[in-house]
Amino acid sequence: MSEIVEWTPDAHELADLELLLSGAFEPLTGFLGHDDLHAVHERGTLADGTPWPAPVTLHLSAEVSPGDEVRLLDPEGLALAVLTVTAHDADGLTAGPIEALGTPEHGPFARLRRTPAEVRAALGGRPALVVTMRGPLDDLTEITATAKELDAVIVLLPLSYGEAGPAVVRAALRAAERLPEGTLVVPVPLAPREEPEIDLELREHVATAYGATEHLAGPEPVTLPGPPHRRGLVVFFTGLSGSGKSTVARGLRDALLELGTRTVTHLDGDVVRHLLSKGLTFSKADRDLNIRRIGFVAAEAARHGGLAICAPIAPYAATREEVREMVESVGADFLLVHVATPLEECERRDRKGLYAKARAGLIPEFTGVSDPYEEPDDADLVIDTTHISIEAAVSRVLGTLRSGGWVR
Ligand SMILES: Nc1ncnc2c1ncn2[C@@H]1O[C@H](COP(=O)(O)OS(=O)(=O)O)[C@@H](OP(=O)(O)O)[C@H]1O
Ligand SMILES: Nc1ncnc2c1ncn2[C@@H]1O[C@H](COP(=O)(O)OP(=O)(O)O)[C@@H](O)[C@H]1O
Repeated sequence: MSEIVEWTPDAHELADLELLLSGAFEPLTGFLGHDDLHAVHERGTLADGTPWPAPVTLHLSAEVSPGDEVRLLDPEGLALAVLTVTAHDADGLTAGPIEALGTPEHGPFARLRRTPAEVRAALGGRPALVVTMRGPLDDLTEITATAKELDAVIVLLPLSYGEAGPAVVRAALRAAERLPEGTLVVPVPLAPREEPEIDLELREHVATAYGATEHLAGPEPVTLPGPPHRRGLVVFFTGLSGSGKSTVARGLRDALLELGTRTVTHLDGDVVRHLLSKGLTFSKADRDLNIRRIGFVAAEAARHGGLAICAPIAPYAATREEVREMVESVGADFLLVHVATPLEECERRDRKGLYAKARAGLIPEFTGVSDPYEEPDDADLVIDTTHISIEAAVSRVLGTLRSGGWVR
């Protein structure tokens, strides 16, 4: 008997899954494989010639073979669908039809969701003007005039994927108040595609599934990031043990608290290892997990405009990069400070006697001695604390925050 494989797709894949299940991506019935993808790229059709503009794919790193069934879970562990694998490639691309297991109810505004079939039934054969939107509709005259001309019901589809999702749904609800009675608002979690023409074509397909006689694409949102002193910021110190990360991080925290212009979340390395990451070792996998947890909490603080200070060793470049992406994906800024005090100086300080123990072979996998430290090549600030005072080190970081406008 083959065991049941479970897999949690990423946010983009889950959004596509929801549209596959709801019928918004009809005629697609599952995730695409290499042949279909090739045809989509080359000709804008599936391999059998059916018009289809964009890749809808799933990457799965588990070992599966054609015929296997994979239960697809949401991040909370709820099984959403079963995928029957028809192809699985070395790069993880996994194709096959899917079947729903339950109605997905996650995400804000779940009560507003309607499947395309439900919307078409509500239209009852009347013409529909479908408006897909990723930002506010400032001018409703074109929509009102077109709907009148077609004698059509207006259906607003706020494309609710991602950080701006809730705001675009609110914008649609507000616009509906100023549009004729009977205007429908249905959030659709369609993730944007990189190329604007492909994105537009995919929106056309989704609008058609929702019964569009005509489709209007709303204007692209103008995203003006707030001023830096109101944006979230993560100041992330990295460096060897004893390089001065905790000392400078504490000094920065105190200086910011004295100024009092920003809220500060301090994720002290020791506190993290005693609470958030209690029980983790110093293996590569556990260090990575530790850094991801720190990144997750810091990004949550920064999401709401907070300033978070973190000071772990964070020896791996790829994991630091993941944290940068996590933070930037919530609309906050990320500042990497490399405390580049050389190993000899850290070892000379040896405040906790750990280097001596590591040299004696009593601590295996000690960073800089028997475990790697990948020097950053993307640091926003580099500080060697060998010959400078603690105050001078703190002022350099504070100076960077002031000159970047993050602190006033
Ligand atoms: N094997 C090994 N390697 C490195 N460091 C070790 C090790 N074992 C214990 N310690 C102590 O743990 C502190 C580093 O923890 P971090 O959470 O910052 O490390 S990591 O980012 O997860 O790699 C580090 O503290 P700092 O000196 O504040 O950096 C060490 O005191
Ligand atoms: N300019 C400086 N900045 C930071 N620490 C310094 C500096 N000069 C000397 N030190 C000393 O170096 C040690 C750094 O330890 P710590 O801050 O715990 O490092 P880490 O958190 O990187 O392991 C402390 O004893 C600190 O007093």
